[in-house]
Order: sequence, then structure tokens, then C-alpha cells
Amino acid sequence: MVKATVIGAAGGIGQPLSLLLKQNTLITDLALYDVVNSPGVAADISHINTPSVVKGYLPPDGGLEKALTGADIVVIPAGVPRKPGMTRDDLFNINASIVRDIAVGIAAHAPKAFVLVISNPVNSTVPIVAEVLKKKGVYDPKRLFGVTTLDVVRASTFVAEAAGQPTESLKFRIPVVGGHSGVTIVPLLSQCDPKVQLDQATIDQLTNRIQFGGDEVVKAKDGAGSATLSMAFAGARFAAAVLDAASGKASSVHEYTYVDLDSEAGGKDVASKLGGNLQYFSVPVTLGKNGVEKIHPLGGMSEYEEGLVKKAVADLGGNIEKGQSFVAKSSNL
Ligand SMILES: NC(=O)c1ccc[n+]([C@@H]2O[C@H](COP(=O)([O-])OP(=O)(O)OC[C@H]3O[C@@H](n4cnc5c(N)ncnc54)[C@H](O)[C@@H]3O)[C@@H](O)[C@H]2O)c1
Ligand SMILES: O=C(O)C[C@H](O)C(=O)O
Repeated sequence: MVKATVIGAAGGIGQPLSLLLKQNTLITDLALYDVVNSPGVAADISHINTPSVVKGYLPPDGGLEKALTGADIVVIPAGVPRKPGMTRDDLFNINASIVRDIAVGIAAHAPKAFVLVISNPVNSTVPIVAEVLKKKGVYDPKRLFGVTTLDVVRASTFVAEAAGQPTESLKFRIPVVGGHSGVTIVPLLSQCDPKVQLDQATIDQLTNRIQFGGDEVVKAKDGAGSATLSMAFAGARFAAAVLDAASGKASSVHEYTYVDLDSEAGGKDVASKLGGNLQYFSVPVTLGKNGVEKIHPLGGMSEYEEGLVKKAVADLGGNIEKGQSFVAKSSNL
């Protein structure tokens, strides 16, 4: 039995993500929570003849508690998206408290669940969840993930296009490390598998496109939000990876995700190579029964990529601190 809960299930990401999770046959219970419309989304999705039983929950009558109780995995796309001209950090003022309050619910009702944070700014919302879980005495860094899979998905697509093989994007695997906003997103094109020969101008252009791919969608949607469908795909893919590893369905699951480097999974080596005391970074991980089993080194980098990492580290420190001090200043915990 595997219960998956989506918080923010009626939103632009939440609906297609819930649809994709309904197709995951490892999931037996799918709980859809939102502050609006979740019963309708649940009724609709529940007619699909895959194994999971779907229920929708709203805030009255303990909806959050019911949605979370017994959850093995909680995916959080709740909160507001960007409009043109905004940075992800501009969402902090609204989304920080939304994510904090959801984390309080997780601490009380699903303390052992894998928690997958999609809500932006991910660089800060993941530390917010961690600090709440720490305050409540239930924090396990191996079970908390910032979802950065969309950056990895974009990198494959854009590199395949640049290599003149747009229909072969699944074949191109590119590590993307760091955080999830602008220059904190660091594609390691030199490690592309299979190798691609790119001149420096193309590397510059691809790096910029991967770092600012989110802006491309925000601009195209012209005020109607940010990436939802590609994010749902990426979120469902990452959730499936976590569940495949936890259930033993797959023996070696390798992903990139924004995690606490200070876990038993071996992130301290990465942190010390990054210089300073950076606590969170998107890194290559092996997933296992209990979440992050091993954090791997970032691997060989070009001088150009080392420069990108330096810029990412400089920005990330402030983003992380902002999330941590928000929780420290929250008097209602
Ligand atoms: N990590 C990533 O790669 C990535 C990619 C795309 C979008 N995002 C982020 O995901 C978030 C959601 O984006 P969206 O386009 O789905 O937005 P949306 O506005 O379409 O949907 C958000 C949903 O969250 C719900 N919500 C608000 N407060 C809530 C609460 N307290 N509890 C439960 N639900 C609540 C809303 O009712 C809404 O249905 C944004 O912050 C966006 O920036 C992250
Ligand atoms: O760009 C955004 O604000 C949404 C998301 O983080 C993305 O990368 O598409």
C-alpha cells in the first residue's frame, strides 16, 4: 500500500501532476488537497481505471490532516506562480508561509513521508520545510527533496536540439546541479552523456537557456502563470523515481535533487569542495529504500563550469538563510 498526497492539487501543476500520479501503479491511495476545487479534480481523476483510490480534501473538517495521515509521499506544488518581470524570490512573501504551514501539517500527520517540494522559490522553501520539521523533532534530511528535475528535463531537450537531434532528447543525459533559479542552476555540459562537441558560444547559449528556461515559459504565458505541464511531467517522474527506489522496484535509481548536504548520505565532501558552509545544493544522488542513500561528488568540471558553480554558491547562501530565518522568526510554531 502506498499513499501519495498532492498539496495544491487543483492548481496548474497540481491537476496534471495528479493525473500522472494516477497512472503510477505503485500508488494505491491518491489524496488530493487544495484550498479550492480539489473534490472536483478528485471526482474527475477517480474515474480512471488504474489501481489507486482517489479522494479530494478541502481545509474545513480537518482536510489537511485527512489528506496527510498515512501518506508515504507528499508532493507540494501549492502557492503562487510568477508573472513576467518577477523573480522566483519575489514569490517568497506569499509562498513561504504557505509552505511553512503545510510543513507543520506534515510534521504532525505524515512525519515519515518523503516530501517533494515544488513550490518556489525552491532554494528557500526546502530550508523552510527542513527548519519546521527540525523544530517539531521529526526531520530526516534523507526524506526531503527540492524538485529540480525540470532543469534536467530541459537540459536534455535543449542539448538534443543544439546537437541537431531534437527527436533523440531522451538519450542526452546532462547533470544539472546547484539550485533552482537563474544563475544558481548549473548545467554541467562537459559531462553530457553521450558526449557532444559544442563550441564556447553554443555552451554559453545553452547554459543561459537552461538557467532561464522558466522565464521563457513565463514570457510565453504572458501573465497566465509559469510552467505547469512540463513541471507536472518532471514532478511525476521524480516521484516515480523515489517510489521505485523505496519499493525496491528498481535497484539503482540515480537522480538530481536539491537536498541537505549535512545528511548521513555523504554530502559533507560536496559541501567542503564548494567552499564555505553551504547546506543545500542540487546534487547527483542514489535513491534507496529510505530516500537519499548516497550523495555523489559533482564530478570533473571545466573551468567555465567551476565559475558557474562559484556564482551559484554566492547566491544560494542568501536564499537558504532567508528560508531558515523566516522559520526562526515564526512565532506560531
Ligand atoms: N520546482 C519547479 O521546477 C517549479 C516549476 C514550475 C512551477 N513551480 C512553482 O510551483 C508553484 C505552483 O505553481 P502553479 O502554476 O501550479 O500555480 P497555481 O496558482 O496554478 O496553483 C497553485 C495551487 O496551490 C493552491 N494553494 C494555495 N495555497 C494553498 C495552501 N495553503 N494549501 C494548499 N493549496 C494551496 C491554490 O489554490 C492553487 O490551486 C509556484 O510556486 C511555482 O512557482 C516550481
Ligand atoms: O520559472 C518559474 O517561475 C517556474 C519554474 O520554477 C520553472 O523553472 O519553470
